[in-house]
Amino acid sequence: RRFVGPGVQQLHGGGDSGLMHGKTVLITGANSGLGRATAAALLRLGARVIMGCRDRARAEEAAGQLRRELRQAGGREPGSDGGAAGELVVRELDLASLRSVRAFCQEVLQEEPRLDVLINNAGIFQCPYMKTEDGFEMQFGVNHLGHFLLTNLLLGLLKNSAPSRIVVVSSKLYKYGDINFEDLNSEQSYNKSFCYSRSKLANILFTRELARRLEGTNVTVNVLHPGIVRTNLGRHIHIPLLVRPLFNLVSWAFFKTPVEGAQTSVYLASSPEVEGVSGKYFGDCKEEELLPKAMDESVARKLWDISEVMVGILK
Ligand SMILES: NC(=O)C1=CN([C@@H]2O[C@H](COP(=O)(O)OP(=O)(O)OC[C@H]3O[C@@H](n4cnc5c(N)ncnc54)[C@H](OP(=O)(O)O)[C@@H]3O)[C@@H](O)[C@H]2O)C=CC1
Ligand SMILES: CC1=C(/C=C/C(C)=C/C=C/C(C)=C/C=O)C(C)(C)CCC1
Repeated sequence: RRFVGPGVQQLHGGGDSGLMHGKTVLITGANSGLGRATAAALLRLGARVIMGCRDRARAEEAAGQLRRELRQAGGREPGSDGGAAGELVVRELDLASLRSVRAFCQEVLQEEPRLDVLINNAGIFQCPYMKTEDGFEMQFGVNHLGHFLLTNLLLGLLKNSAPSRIVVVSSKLYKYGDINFEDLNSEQSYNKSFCYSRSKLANILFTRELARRLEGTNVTVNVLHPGIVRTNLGRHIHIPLLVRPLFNLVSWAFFKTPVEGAQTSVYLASSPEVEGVSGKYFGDCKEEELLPKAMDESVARKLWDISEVMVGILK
């Protein structure tokens, strides 16, 4: 793959440097991996990027690097045009805490006059059994519920900024998940692979139900899988020290780089080609088919209703 794949210069985010000028983009988990690469590409396209990150120090370090890279690439100095082009802002957001999500949204709603794109990118993969601050199974809590509350609290601002877009990062591994409503917190049994897949299936069902609710608002929402990408996502996977070099070599040869993996996120966030497109699933910047379980409208509605109760936004 490494030797026959497309060159980075052909990929999205390397083209029209003014495409996102005047637009504000919020990316969760923007300090690492795909989120960081997405932030870099959208910055180069002229966007003002808000990095929603749980660890301020890690986020400031990534922001510093991104600013240096932007200057080296000959991009605008942050804010040098007197406006917001190419500007990077760090804000604290821990998706494993509903209190943090609420505080983050309050800050955004107070300080940001507009929000053109929300990218629900942050994620946690196959961690040991853990619960969020509010008692949710960690992968379901962060990957689905935290983003569910975040999106709902920011919907008004997105609607006021329309045409606007929501981009959700899921995974092909959704195929191995199911929404087992009787044990959403995995208190009866915990299987870390199943729970990751369940959370990624929830991302897709959420996208489709939200697209239905947003019809006629000029706010679109689409979901994607990035492929297999060499990032920090595998931090909870224990690979014995002896085989680590082999795994590193294999991942270097066959996994996508974060820049390559971020292309579909950048495409859905910025391309005129997908203007008005909503409720669709993408891979490699192309629409893909979903399994029937990801298109089940009654499961999507039930998941929405239960998620509202779980995060406490039931009106
Ligand atoms: N890499 C891959 O092959 C694939 C990735 N994906 C998806 O891509 C997305 C990005 O992952 P990727 O870049 O690979 O992985 P990384 O681990 O590199 O990045 C994940 C980001 O999510 C953040 N995050 C984790 N937990 C929280 C939390 N509680 N609150 C706020 N932020 C949090 C991390 O913050 P911190 O750095 O502080 O831990 C980090 O910034 C995920 O949704 C993942 O499921 C899907 C398919 C394949
Ligand atoms: C384990 C591991 C790695 C990465 C693993 C990754 C990136 C896993 C991807 C998971 C997927 C495909 C999730 C799908 O949703 C590294 C960092 C290469 C180095 C060595 C150990």
